[in-house]
Amino acid sequence: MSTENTKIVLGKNQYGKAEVRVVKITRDTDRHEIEDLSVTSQLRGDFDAAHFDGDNGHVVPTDTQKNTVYGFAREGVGSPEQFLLRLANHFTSEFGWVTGGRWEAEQYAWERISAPGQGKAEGHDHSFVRKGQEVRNAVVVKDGDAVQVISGLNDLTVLKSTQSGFVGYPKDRFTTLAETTERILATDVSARWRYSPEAVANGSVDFNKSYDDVKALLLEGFTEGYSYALQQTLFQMAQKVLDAHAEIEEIRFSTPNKHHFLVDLTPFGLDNPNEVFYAADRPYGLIEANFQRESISADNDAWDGITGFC
Ligand SMILES: O=c1[nH]c(=O)c2[nH]c(=O)[nH]c2[nH]1
Repeated sequence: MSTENTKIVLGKNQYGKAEVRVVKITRDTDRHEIEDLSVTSQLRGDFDAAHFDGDNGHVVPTDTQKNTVYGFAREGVGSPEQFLLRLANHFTSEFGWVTGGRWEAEQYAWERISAPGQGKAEGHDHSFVRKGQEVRNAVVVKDGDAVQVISGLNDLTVLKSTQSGFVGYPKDRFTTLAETTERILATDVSARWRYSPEAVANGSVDFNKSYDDVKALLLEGFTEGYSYALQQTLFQMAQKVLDAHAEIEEIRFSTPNKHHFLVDLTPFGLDNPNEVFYAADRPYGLIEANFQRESISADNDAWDGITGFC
């Protein structure tokens, strides 16, 4: 039996940080701009020593690659193509043994929430909705003559880039969260609303029109005013819907609080006046609340079988 190790050469290899979620808010004026990307950076070059000898002298840490993404975002993204070209040029010029690499980005499109009620027909200054996201749903439950209709939507992704804070909560020895009066508030709204059986029975509900209107009111409720907590914003959204739609008896929400953490750019000699954020995907806050007219009972069994709400 031979004691010689089999001779192995290193084939193709590359390494880096995948799916760096970066949100850049440009806030030079009151009319904010948002750029939202997931960036992957991978370097190619001479990394033989890292694999064969455990010598990391050439290994630009994946953590540094991530930080570079955040640092570069401070200057703005422009187009994803331009942003990736900047990264490619940077790594290959900064580190002689990095001969190339692969950089990839996904960009998520947002549009301004139209807010005609606030005199902003051209769209809100700092409230956005992710394009083409939500899925509409409906449930009908018939029991003898009684017919119930519950309509809803999932994944209506919205974001306020200012006018949100979270203060005044109890503190104990496990509390590390700093109070803030300026944060990003973002969520994927899941909502379901139940129509009054009478309105359903007399045929007075135009479900398409009602859906469009409820969605618009949810968005309007989200944009309006200052948010003290997602809980309070949900109440505001419910109030709008129940004020405007007598045919709706109750509405339920399940909403992740999608945390956006300000990236500390000071180690790179950069300031960060609330512009560059790390969009964490988990864990997330999960805020759920049901609102109903005072006059109706809270447990209608039309909800049986609808999961994902409390
Ligand atoms: O809007 C919020 N509601 C909370 O209940 C909560 N908890 C937390 O840590 N951050 C937030 N934000």
